[in-house]
Amino acid sequence: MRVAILQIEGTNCEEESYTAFKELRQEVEYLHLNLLKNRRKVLENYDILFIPGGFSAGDYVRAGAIFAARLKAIAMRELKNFVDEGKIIIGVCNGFQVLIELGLLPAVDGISEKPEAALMINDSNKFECRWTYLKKENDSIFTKDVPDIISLPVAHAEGKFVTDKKIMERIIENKQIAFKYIEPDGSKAHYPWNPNGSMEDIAAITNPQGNVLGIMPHPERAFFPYQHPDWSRKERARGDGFWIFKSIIERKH
Ligand SMILES: NC(=O)CC[C@H](N)C(=O)O
Repeated sequence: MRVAILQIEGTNCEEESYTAFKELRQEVEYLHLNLLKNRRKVLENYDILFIPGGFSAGDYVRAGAIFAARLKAIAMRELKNFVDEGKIIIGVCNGFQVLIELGLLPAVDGISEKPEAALMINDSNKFECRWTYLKKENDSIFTKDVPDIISLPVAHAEGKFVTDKKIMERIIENKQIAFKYIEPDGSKAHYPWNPNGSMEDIAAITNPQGNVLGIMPHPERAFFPYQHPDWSRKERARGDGFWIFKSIIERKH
């Protein structure tokens, strides 16, 4: 599949994301937003759009707000077509914040003009950076091959998923929750295992159609076994994040 890793000033982990798709033998390239702006590249030439993490535009206003506003002005119609055609969009961390700002998530009744949720400042009021445990909550093209419990790292200041009661009911009803934070023993997460205070301990959601994923933890930072801190003690064939990439790639085979 043809994968685009979207970049603007301040995005990060593009290289880890690129490497992950390359390892899975996909046609992957970096795509700077300005190339879409001047029409040197077009979204319809790709099958997967990957919006990486980072501190796009310095996290000014709100994390992801400026990136989303610029993307919306340049390519909103193309983004809608991309989603309607069943192509895949993944937003990791800052990328998740962008997808919420764009109304591509949670999109309980389809793409929304205004954001239906927010990724607010963490309850701790500080940047939280640690390995978390996640429980798989739905079956989608992003989670198909993923074990029930995985461990991925978070690194964010604005990761608290909040929405109103009605939207949350729809998210649950539509089975849009992809991963929840849990404690290491598998029980309901409390701080620090829920690092931000997210409602329902939400770490990742999909749209109702299941072709757009927003995830706060970073699967690309856990693609290889040696990226895990316990790698020399615990034998792993793959990093836990590998399974998310594999699920996406194998979907069309
Ligand atoms: N790792 C990230 O993408 C961080 C996202 C954003 N800069 C935040 O701190 O919330």
